[in-house]
Amino acid sequence: MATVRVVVGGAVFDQGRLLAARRSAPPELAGRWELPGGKLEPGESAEQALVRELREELGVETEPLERLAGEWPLKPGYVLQVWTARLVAGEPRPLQDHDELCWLTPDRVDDVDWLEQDRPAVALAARRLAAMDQAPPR
Ligand SMILES: Nc1nc2c([nH]c(=O)n2[C@H]2C[C@H](O)[C@@H](COP(=O)(O)OP(=O)(O)OP(=O)(O)O)O2)c(=O)[nH]1
Repeated sequence: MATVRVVVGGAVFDQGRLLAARRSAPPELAGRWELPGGKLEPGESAEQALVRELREELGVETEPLERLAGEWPLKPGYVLQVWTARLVAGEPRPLQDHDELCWLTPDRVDDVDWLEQDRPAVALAARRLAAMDQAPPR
């Protein structure tokens, strides 16, 4: 059986908002919004891959929190797994793969045109974020 490669997406939270990133490439995905992240490299854990990708793509330091239950098919041979993550340092900038970023409150997550394959994870992330906001850590 062919191996399936994992793409790790980050539901990055800060101040009660979720970060969305607009892809600049490839042409079939450009202009659509996604959860920033990328492919797991050999020998890396998903959390390590996520922290590396978010550093490379956005210039920020993040702390993975938890994996959202589920796995979503992407192009053939790839699946998306999503972790929530907390912004630890830096202000995200579209350094690689993206041309625009925006922060969305849970009630406004549908304001951007997400890639179809990201929508279930985005809905889960928004619910998670709304729940966190109602019970902030002491
Ligand atoms: N990062 C990310 N990729 C997604 C999402 N949804 C989705 O269909 N994809 C697709 C786009 C790409 O075909 C693939 C991930 O590739 P990528 O280009 O982000 O990964 P990478 O940074 O590791 O890229 P590279 O090493 O191939 O340059 O998954 C998503 O939410 N986040």
